[in-house]
Amino acid sequence: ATSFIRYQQAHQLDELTEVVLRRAEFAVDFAGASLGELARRDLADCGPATLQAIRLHVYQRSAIKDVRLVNPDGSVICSAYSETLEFDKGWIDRRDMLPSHDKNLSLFRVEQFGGDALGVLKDINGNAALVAILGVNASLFDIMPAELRAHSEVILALSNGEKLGEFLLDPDKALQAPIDLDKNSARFPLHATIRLERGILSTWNNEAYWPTLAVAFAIGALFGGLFARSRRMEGPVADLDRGLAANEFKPYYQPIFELKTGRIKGCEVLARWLLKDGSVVPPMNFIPLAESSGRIQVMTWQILRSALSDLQPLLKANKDFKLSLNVVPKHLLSAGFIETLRRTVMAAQVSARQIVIEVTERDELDDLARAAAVVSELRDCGFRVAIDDVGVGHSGLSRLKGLGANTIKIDKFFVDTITVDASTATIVEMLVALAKDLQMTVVAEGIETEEQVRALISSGVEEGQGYLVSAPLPFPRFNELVESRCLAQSAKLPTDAALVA
Ligand SMILES: Nc1nc2c(ncn2[C@@H]2O[C@@H]3COP(=O)(O)O[C@H]4[C@@H](O)[C@H](n5cnc6c(=O)[nH]c(N)nc65)O[C@@H]4COP(=O)(O)O[C@H]3[C@H]2O)c(=O)[nH]1
Repeated sequence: ATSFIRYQQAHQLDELTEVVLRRAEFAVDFAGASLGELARRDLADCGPATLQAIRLHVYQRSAIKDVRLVNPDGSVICSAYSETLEFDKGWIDRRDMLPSHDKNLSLFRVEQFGGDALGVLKDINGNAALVAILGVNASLFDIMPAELRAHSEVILALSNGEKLGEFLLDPDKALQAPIDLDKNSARFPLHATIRLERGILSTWNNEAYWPTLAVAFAIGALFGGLFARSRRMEGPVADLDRGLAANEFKPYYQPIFELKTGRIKGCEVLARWLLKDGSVVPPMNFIPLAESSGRIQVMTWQILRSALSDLQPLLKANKDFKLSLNVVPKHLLSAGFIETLRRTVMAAQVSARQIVIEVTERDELDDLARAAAVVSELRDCGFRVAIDDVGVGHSGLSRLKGLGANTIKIDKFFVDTITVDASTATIVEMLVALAKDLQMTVVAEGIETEEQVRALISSGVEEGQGYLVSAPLPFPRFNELVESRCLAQSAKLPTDAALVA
């Protein structure tokens, strides 16, 4: 704001200096024109009639104080008002007069008692010239605005520095820490100066200070915002956004199989971030950030759409095949979740009964009543709901019961220990009993060995997933796996669970 106001002040002072010059140039033009007119009237001698005519001419033009006829060397022959010659303190030689762009006009200072004047000489013929004597002080007194007048001085001088006139309200009072603004005339050897006390600038024309400060503040805030945004564009969230825009989040598929037969009954969709350099980022490196930055919803819908488009033929051909999708609790409970899910699944022409929404039990489902209502509505629409990572989460068995899901997924932790720890087998049996009681199915996660399969079967678990059959696979490889299993089954080949990846 201060800079802006200083800029405006400098601009105004520059214009005032320009006015000083323009007035002086105008006076010189006027003098030149007047002398030209006298020359045309052949008033170039010192006869009484001529002087009378010139006096009338001068009288009619208040800016001109006197007109004198001079020799080519500049010395005075006569003056319209001869008595004014007594006021002269000096008269310079023609050679010291300053030429101007108009070759016929020369300018010089006329030193007089009571104040200097500007002399304008115009050649009229080879024998004589005319000089108009102009008082310039009268053109300077009203230049400065009233509030600056007591703190400033206006000076008009010749380009050689000789002062022609000045306005200073109180000549006895020196200006405090003055600054000068100078300007030269392009047409005449004239120089204008405005001299001003520096301190007065802090109060002059400051009305715009607060509005300008507000505008400066707003612009600052705008640039601050843009800067912060550009910084955000460089962070990990910006990377997520770029990945989402470039559709880099892809579904991988892990088969869910029947433990006794190895038959693939469905799959879990697991997100992977496929970077341009070919590297694959695992979900734990981006799902938490996607969740905390609010990008998880867009990401989930992007992955579901891709999965539906990949699996649509398989889902249509095999109505028992199920697709399981991970959904974070916050997303599940958000407004419009079920509606968007329905529209997305319908658009893919897939039956809702083939879609399983997996909600992790790791994060507490704070509002159990609301979660149960959403689960119930999902089930009314035909969708199935699974509770993921059961056994390691926050909820007790009573909360599991209250949620009303179709499936519980037993965490890998139990599968890892079921063959080595008898108490694990007991917990798994309890979970299976509870699930049966609630008409829920059970899927065991992270099965890596045949031994684990046998232990799970004897605890009553019917379905599972794990590296024993396959790690999560990109669609083409998953499709190959499913097709090869189907072929094997139709040929009644043994369907031993075999590590695929
Ligand atoms: N060591 C071992 N691991 C096995 C075995 N079988 C399966 N797994 C891994 O266990 C995880 C099972 O998924 P989850 O419990 O839903 O756990 C998932 C899920 O909570 C989350 N996640 C993955 N994709 C998505 C998604 O699209 N949306 C959301 N909200 N979460 C997702 O990230 C978690 C980790 O996913 P992944 O890294 O793919 O890890 C997967 C899978 O690759 C096995 O035999 N051995």
